Amino acid sequence: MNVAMKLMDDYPDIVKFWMGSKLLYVLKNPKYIEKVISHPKALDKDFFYEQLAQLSGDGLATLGGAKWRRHRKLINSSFGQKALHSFLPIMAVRSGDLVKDLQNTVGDKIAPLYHIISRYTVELTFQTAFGVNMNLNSIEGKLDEVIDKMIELLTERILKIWNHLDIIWYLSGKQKEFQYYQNRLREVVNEVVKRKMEGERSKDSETEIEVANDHENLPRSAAFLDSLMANTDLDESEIKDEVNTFIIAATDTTAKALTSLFAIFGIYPDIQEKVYREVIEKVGLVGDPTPEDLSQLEYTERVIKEVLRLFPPGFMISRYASGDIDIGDNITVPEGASIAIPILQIHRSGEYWEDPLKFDPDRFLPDAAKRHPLSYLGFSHGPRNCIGMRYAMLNMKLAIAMALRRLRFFSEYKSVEEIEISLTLFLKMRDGPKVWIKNR
Ligand code: HEM
Repeated sequence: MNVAMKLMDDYPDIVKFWMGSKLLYVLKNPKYIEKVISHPKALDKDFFYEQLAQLSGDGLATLGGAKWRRHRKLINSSFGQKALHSFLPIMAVRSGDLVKDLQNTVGDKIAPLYHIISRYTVELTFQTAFGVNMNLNSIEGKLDEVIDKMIELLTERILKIWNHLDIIWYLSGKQKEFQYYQNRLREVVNEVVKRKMEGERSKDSETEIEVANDHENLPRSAAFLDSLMANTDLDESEIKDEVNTFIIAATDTTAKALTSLFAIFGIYPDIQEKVYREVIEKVGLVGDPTPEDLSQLEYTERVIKEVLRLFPPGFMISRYASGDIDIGDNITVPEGASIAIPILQIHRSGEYWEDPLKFDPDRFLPDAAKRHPLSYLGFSHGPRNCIGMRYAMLNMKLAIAMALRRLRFFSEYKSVEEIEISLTLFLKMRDGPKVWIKNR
């Protein structure tokens, strides 16, 4: 494991330190996190998110105060059950394509799993959340690479303290490089919003983005972008920032989670077989899974949760205290301080999880040993939890069901302990998932 993580493992429940002029509290104990996570004075994001906004735009994930509340209320309705189920036919077609792409790599060699999956999540997000198609051979089709590069550069800026000085960052040429990728991402965002505003097909367009659903014989889905645009409260730049935010929040997180899932299947063939058997029993060998089928995949859901416990893509979150916050035990986090919640540390802590590195999906059985509800934060918790949680779960269950019906996954890793992780903006496996694939 990464050295910084090892050090943090030995941290007590609360660590308080100054980072330059900023006071930071790191809270590890769920009883303190419970006091903070839904507190009205801890709903704003702190200075780390100012950096993140360079990547994601000023959207839901980085906004604070009244603006965040307004956007969250508006967007919430687009992620209700009805809207999600309307995405399912598109998800089924695209996950079928994902399986074909995976089948093309079948053999004894390590498959480029993350690359294939991240293209899938980018394409799916465009089709479902935005209601537009994108051509995977166009520049925009390489969006996964653009995002990857931006995350890498941003992590370098945040984690290496000397890069906080603008002069060093600019002189190193990294800002220029970051701006190049930022412009490419903005071009895509602008084009998506333009096409939606025109509401027309654009088969000949240079950027090869077209309004979806006209193009394919799929039922109309309630794209979240449609509801944003129907709302006259939001101006064009706010809409663009939300599109940018959803590209970042929806694609790489899910791609990293699915990649970890398939690696875990490779390590634990018995768990893979148990999921396969559940899929065959509840979904069947052919045909598109229905929402009801997917809701019956209970063991699969526990496996996903256990993967997100050990490999949470969002491994750390933080908040800004906009007033004094009493967290119990006579401790007050003062106004102006930042509060960091090290999700990975909590998920892998022996204080809150028995035998924490053991992969055991049954920890999530309803009658499993009692644990603090905030010892699991895969999608965070409270009013600022992940708005895409149900979308992500639906998508992951579907992708797993479609893939396991045809394929078997194998991994060079033998245990969770063996997997080195790397903490950029999102958690990933340092040397890749080391997975190869065979037909069933
Ligand atoms: C496995 C996949 C995913 C994981 C593990 C994940 C995890 C998280 C976590 C931990 C947060 C809290 C971040 C923070 O407080 O800083 C979050 C927030 C968020 N997520 Fe996700 N996410 C996933 C997929 C998605 C998807 C598919 C979408 C959109 C369709 C999405 C949209 C968002 C947004 C917009 C926020 C900010 C919410 C707010 O601050 O009000 N996420 N996610």
